[in-house]
Amino acid sequence: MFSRHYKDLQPRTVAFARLSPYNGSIELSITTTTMFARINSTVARRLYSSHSSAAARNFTIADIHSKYKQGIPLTMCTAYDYITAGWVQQSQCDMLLVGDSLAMTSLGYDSTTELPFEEFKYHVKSVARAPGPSLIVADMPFGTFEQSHSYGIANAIDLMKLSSRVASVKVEVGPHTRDTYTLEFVRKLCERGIPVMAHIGLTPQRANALGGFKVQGNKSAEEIVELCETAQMLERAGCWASVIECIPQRAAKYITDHVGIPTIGIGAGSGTSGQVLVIADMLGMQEGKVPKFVKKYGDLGDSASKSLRQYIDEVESRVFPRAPEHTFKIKDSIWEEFEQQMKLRDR
Ligand SMILES: Nc1nc(=O)c2c([nH]1)NC[C@@H]1CN(c3ccc(C(=O)N[C@@H](CCC(=O)O)C(=O)O)cc3)CN21
Ligand SMILES: CC(C)C(=O)C(=O)O
Repeated sequence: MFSRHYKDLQPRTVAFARLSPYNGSIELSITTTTMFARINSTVARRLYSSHSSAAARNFTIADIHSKYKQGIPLTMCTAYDYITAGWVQQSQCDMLLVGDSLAMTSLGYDSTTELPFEEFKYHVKSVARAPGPSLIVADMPFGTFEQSHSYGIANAIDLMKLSSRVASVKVEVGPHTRDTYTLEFVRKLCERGIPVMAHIGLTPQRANALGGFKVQGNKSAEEIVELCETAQMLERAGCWASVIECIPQRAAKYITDHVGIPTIGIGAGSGTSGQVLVIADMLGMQEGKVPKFVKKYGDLGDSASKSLRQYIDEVESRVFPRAPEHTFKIKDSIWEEFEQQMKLRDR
């Protein structure tokens, strides 16, 4: 479910559209915000009740393309486990990315390049177990495709086989003048029917080569030409979408206008076909700085710390647990019998 406020409508009126999980059509309607909340929860219940989940179906690449062709912004968010994936799925985000940023946000590694493939796969499986309509995309982590195309193809197949719900892999691709290897790899995956979402611009797996997490495509006209050509070559190679990370807004809009597949921006402004954010950043799950392009929609980390502090205080001051709400009872007659038995034993 996604909603947008329109300035020309009443303040409390919302126009919203959703991809129907039943027939792939776009449902558009106008309602008040209170009604919106009610409909939203009804739809969520219908989709996520464990008894009726068979009725729902997952968004497909065709659904995403149909929304893209209608010019409706696409939404993607990362998730790293069953809990976070459940949140993303319940919000009916179009796409859910199991990104290798998992390494830094959830597993405490200093970079995404350290992440072992086995650890990544374990997380993909837990994400895929969360029910809901969002289309699941799994990253190809560093080291899973660089040594040879055949090794990379085998690993992409491995990812797709983790769950029938993994619908696509994502591959970070360097500028085409220097990275013919990955462009060719992507082509081979597409030829084999493995859907590929490309990722260009700031590609964190190449952060060392790029000199850190730096904006791309802002140094020279040639750099933008190269990014644009790379995006077009990836489309020709068969990619169904491209993530564009950390490039100037004007460059991202230009690329979006000159390719025929959706662009999903992160730090690329509003001219892309859609947006992606890292869930830990946008929900404020962790302390510390977030990248400039992030908008924090929540403060979960803060709220968690406060709750834990209160729990500790209440245990130490014997406020928690309290009878009767947190405790279980036993019949007086059973208890008396127990005490009798113990007395006999003590003799
Ligand atoms: N939590 C998190 N969020 C992310 O978006 C994210 C990760 N982790 N890990 C993998 C990559 C790294 N990303 C990042 C991280 C920081 C900037 C950033 O703030 N860049 C600034 C400062 C660069 C500098 O200090 O020179 C820039 O202006 O480019 C960009 C992308 C995006 N990805
Ligand atoms: C930031 C997104 C696009 C990503 O690649 C990741 O989460 O790994």
